[in-house]
Amino acid sequence: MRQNLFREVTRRICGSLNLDEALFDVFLYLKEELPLDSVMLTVYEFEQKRARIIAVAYDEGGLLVDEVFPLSNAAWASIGAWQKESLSLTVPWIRDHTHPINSEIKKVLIRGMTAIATRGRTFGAFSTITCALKLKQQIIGNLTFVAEGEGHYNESHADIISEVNEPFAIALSNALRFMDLERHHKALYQDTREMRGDVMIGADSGLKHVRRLIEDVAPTDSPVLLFGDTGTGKEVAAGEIHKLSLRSPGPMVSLNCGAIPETLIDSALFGHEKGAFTGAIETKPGRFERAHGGTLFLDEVGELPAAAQAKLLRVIQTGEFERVGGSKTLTADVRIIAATHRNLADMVARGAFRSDLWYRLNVFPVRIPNLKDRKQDIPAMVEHFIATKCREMNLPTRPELSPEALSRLSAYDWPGNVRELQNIIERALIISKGRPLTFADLGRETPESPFSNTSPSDPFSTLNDAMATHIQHVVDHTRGIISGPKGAAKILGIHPNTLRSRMEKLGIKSQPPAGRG
Ligand SMILES: Nc1ncnc2c1ncn2[C@@H]1O[C@H](COP(=O)(O)OP(=O)(O)OP(=O)(O)O)[C@@H](O)[C@H]1O
Repeated sequence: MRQNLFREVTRRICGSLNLDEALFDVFLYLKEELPLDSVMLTVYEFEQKRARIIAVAYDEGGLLVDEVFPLSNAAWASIGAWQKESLSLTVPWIRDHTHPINSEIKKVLIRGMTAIATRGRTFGAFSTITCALKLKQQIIGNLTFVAEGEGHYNESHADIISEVNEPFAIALSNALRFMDLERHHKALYQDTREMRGDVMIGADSGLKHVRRLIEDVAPTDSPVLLFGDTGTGKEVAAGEIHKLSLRSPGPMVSLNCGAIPETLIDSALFGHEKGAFTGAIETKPGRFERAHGGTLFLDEVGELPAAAQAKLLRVIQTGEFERVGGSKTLTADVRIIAATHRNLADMVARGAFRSDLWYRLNVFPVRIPNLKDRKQDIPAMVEHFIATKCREMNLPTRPELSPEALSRLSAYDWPGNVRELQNIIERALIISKGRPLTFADLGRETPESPFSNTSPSDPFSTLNDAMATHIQHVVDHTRGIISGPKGAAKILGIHPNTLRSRMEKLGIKSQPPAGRG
């Protein structure tokens, strides 16, 4: 009988990484063995004199709480003494509701119940029994059983709680590590986003209308269809929707439907079983499985072949799918954001895209305007891309913009939209070598001669650009020396002061000369 208790508790509490589910499962079982209205896992944080409630289960279900609450001095005094004692000896602690620690526990129980229970329930008098959970002589946390009414627990219940100590300790230790990892992962993800400069520039100006639509739709679970030409920022907009949604703690997974060979689309979306096809050396989850609890961004959805369109429609309708080569039906809770630069309505009219899928995806359409129609965003974008690219490229200094740079960038039509702007800036940074960015050849650059600011003989440079480039060459040649017989002014045939003021006007910085000069 007791053997069975240990086995059953181990199976249930270690059966799922979701501690709330596992705790509820074990609660239902233990309820048959002893008086039980709630079970609770806590950790006492000694330095801060507070308790961290990890999870609670009641008749209504399990709840992952992970919240700390300070303990009164009276409660802390008895906890401290008991925990010290528990280090050497496992002594389950039987208390009634009048004990100082239990008045704190009661608050947590009621808060938890309000969060989870549909029917209003209050705890009047209650009894508790608590056991320190130990692994390798270390206290991992505490397990508390709670029963409504006074004097429910006795020595026989102390035996039960001691017996199930180990499986609970293992489960709690795993859950704590898992929670730490999750926290670490989230912080890392946030840092990476910030490092990559993953933000939507223009949300307060050229993309104000888009931003408003995003804010409206983000908290709902509705599918969103993003339209816009290539490089306008559809994926950035999808990221914003995910960030502002209730799914933001979950993953955001992307698939560019146009970049995957037709034969691999099913596997990319739904995953495959080991051996399903040549090259399937191991079972691999697809994007739907990976996006469970989060958002799936389907870029270039108009490129999906007809068979994949039918399968996608089925998942959207039923939430069910099978891996390639698998027979088990899987489910995923996923919000879909799709994007296209094509005219999908036209494709539907021509029969190139399923109308039923189109209606499912086109619940909330958002159009991202071309960059040429929101040129007011260009200065902020230029600032942003220079900063992020300098960081990515590990450039020691951040070059200035030449006086004409912004007007040139604003006069251009940007057929490749924001992506083109980003690329132009990256290329300018590579060839500028710290000199001001002029963008003199914008729209005319070829792979052989990308920008004019390196070529003094470029026939299309303005006089100022040609002068800036030439002065820079000479100043580089003299290693920053301006005056004197070996100075740049002498070579250029002008007075050093004239050269200095011209350099200032053209935004040319000279490196400090090596040694004296
Ligand atoms: N508003 C914006 N703020 C900051 N960066 C942006 C913005 N819009 C686009 N970008 C950047 O421009 C590049 C292209 O954006 P994105 O991939 O979102 O465009 P897209 O419309 O999805 O392109 P495609 O249709 O070719 O897939 C990305 O590197 C993105 O970070």
